[in-house]
Amino acid sequence: MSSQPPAGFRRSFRLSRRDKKTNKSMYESKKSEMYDMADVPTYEEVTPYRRQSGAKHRLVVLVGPTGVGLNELKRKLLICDPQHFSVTIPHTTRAKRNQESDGVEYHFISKNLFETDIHNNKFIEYGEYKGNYYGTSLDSIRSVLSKNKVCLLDVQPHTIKHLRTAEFKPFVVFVKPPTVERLRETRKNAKIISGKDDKGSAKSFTEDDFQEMVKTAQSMETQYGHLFEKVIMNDDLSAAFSELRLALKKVESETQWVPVSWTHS
Ligand SMILES: Nc1ncnc2c1ncn2[C@@H]1O[C@H](COP(=O)(O)OP(=O)(O)OP(=O)(O)O)[C@@H](O)[C@H]1O
Repeated sequence: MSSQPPAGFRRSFRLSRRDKKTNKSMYESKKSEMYDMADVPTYEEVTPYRRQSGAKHRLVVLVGPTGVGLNELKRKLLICDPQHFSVTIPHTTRAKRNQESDGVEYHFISKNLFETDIHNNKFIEYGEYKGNYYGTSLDSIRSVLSKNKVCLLDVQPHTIKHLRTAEFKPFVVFVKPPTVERLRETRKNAKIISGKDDKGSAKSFTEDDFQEMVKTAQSMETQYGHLFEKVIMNDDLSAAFSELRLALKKVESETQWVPVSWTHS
């Protein structure tokens, strides 16, 4: 098994994706040409879909560049309606700390079992940090959905295609940054975490972070824009949050177009 962390290191483990000294992403995705081909938009037959009451919710997938505010938006949704929204519990091979409980902060499993699960494609995204694996399993998504809750998941955009199934019917929201000028104004007091784990240190955004965020957002939109069902600009946080809430309400109550293949199972 390669010691290289995979491309799809889960965003919730975002802290580990930044090098503490350089603040650069440590786990850049390397994509083969074939992989890229799979991201090319192609014709897809769609059909109207409306969730029946009592049916599982569509999976809500949030994507956006590092630091754009995905966690903040998720946190606000969880706070405003904890009975309705939930997030997945990740797996890890790191040792459990005293105050932690298995199945609460993480599912703590052995390295052997984790590697078996990787082999059996149980993870939608996983990665390695300081010798420990961290990952998000498909079953952890299923577990949230089976409680009839809306599952909020943030992933790397190249993971979206693996989630586009009849089972998950993902509603993909792209959160994009405003201009660099507006980032400077709105993120004056904001902090980004630069280090994995609970000891990760928070630091202010730099000019480079803002430039990088805008640049990454542009390339994400170019490459994966056809997979985004909703684009929200996170300029003013409360406005972005309201827009997201409204979009999610509509997903639950109104008819949307989905690929025909999602309704044939
Ligand atoms: N619209 C906003 N205005 C001001 N500050 C914001 C806004 N949105 C997010 N922030 C702040 O920016 C910081 C980074 O946000 P957050 O941690 O949610 O980003 P993220 O997208 O989850 O980043 P990462 O990819 O690194 O996990 C936090 O301090 C957050 O409170």
